[in-house]
Amino acid sequence: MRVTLFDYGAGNLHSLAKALATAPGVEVRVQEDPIRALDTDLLVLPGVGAFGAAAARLEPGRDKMRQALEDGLPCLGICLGMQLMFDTSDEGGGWGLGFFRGQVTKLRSRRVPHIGWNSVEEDTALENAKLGSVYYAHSFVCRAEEPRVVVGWTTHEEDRFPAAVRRGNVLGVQFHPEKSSAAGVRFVQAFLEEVRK
Ligand SMILES: NC(=O)CC[C@H](N)C(=O)O
Repeated sequence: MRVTLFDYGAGNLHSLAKALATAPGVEVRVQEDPIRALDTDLLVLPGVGAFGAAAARLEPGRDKMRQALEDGLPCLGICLGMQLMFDTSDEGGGWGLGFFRGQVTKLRSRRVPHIGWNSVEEDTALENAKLGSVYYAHSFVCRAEEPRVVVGWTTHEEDRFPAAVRRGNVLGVQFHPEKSSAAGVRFVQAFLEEVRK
């Protein structure tokens, strides 16, 4: 199974590649070209970085990538990668894929960024596994316009936001599986099994 990390100059690709490679039969590649990154069995949009800069790197292939997801290409978006699946962000402007309708806005809490372990409520992200406690490191959150795409919620102080969104085989998560120890490895392996051809 070919798994391609779209490298938009952000992201801790090494630890994410390691987590993905824990699944059997997975070949992990890194690709800076957003169109060439689509020649894969699973596209991964990694986390860590600012929306505006990442959106600029996405721009040349944004429409083709959005269409590929609409056509069924499995895709996992992590933190910033999840945010790029939405329309726009207050963090630096630019346009995301618009695969999920909604805006990315700043956390409404005293302590920002939200850093550390937290639980996921109403967790239906995966078919046969639960997320449990996972690791977060972010200041912005996705305000999904369509509640039915939200497959998990997390609360930080008074702000309750989507921990995960899903439509078909496109899954975005606000947490970092690659920083979530055994829970993260379990999540990655379970999702790969769901989308494996
Ligand atoms: N870790 C990340 O990917 C952070 C994404 C984004 N810059 C935020 O603060 O929410």
